[in-house]
Amino acid sequence: MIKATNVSLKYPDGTIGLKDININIDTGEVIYITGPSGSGKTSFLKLLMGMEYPTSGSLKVLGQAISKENSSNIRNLRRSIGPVFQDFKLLTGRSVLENVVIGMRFLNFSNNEMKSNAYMAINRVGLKHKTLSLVDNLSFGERQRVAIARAVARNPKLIIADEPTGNLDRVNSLNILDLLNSFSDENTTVIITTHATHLINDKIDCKRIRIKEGIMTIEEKCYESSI
Ligand SMILES: Nc1ncnc2c1ncn2[C@@H]1O[C@H](COP(=O)(O)OP(=O)(O)OP(=O)(O)O)[C@@H](O)[C@H]1O
Repeated sequence: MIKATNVSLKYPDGTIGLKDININIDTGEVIYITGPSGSGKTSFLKLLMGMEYPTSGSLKVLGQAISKENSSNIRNLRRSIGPVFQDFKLLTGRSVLENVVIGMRFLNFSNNEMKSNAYMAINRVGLKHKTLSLVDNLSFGERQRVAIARAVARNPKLIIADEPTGNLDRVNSLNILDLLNSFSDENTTVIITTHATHLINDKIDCKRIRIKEGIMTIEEKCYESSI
């Protein structure tokens, strides 16, 4: 589903975002990416979404090459991705339902499908009782859940969450990670960046990746707990 071969990213001002990345990610995997601030985590996610192109090497996501020449197909690729952004990107003055439905615009869903997908996703993230509430009145953690519902209602093949635990306390952070994890299945891959290494130490069935100064290391395959 994702194959990076010797991928580097250099920004126009000369800053090195990523250096010589090599990784294969299979469908259905859960990937945690950790690393210090400024190490290249978001840069990697931007490449996966085709928001940046590798300056060298080759990157394929869901069979599509991430390159300038392939930009028209990358627009289609984005339809298969459910992004959860650091700043949520929710529309204020709109309800939870409206925000989730907005995430499905331009995908080939009928109005009925949009509504039923939205209700299902809102239910799944535990916000059924807030369906018609304005997002403005929600807590930080609830907004994070709306952002996740909006991403998953699209039925994406790839869910990408950038620092979803950012400003949450430990319990809420663990809940959000478990929630995101629960969307991985034989068709859906989940990739999460986090500063909070201590929250993912006991995670099972996942792959942990560390990025430092643009260099990626696959730390270890998370393994089944023997308990
Ligand atoms: N558009 C850009 N132009 C120039 N440099 C950039 C650009 N975007 C990111 N960078 C630089 O690339 C490096 C990696 O940034 P990136 O946002 O990927 O880090 P990060 O690991 O996601 O950090 P954080 O955890 O703070 O979000 C940093 O030095 C950053 O300043």
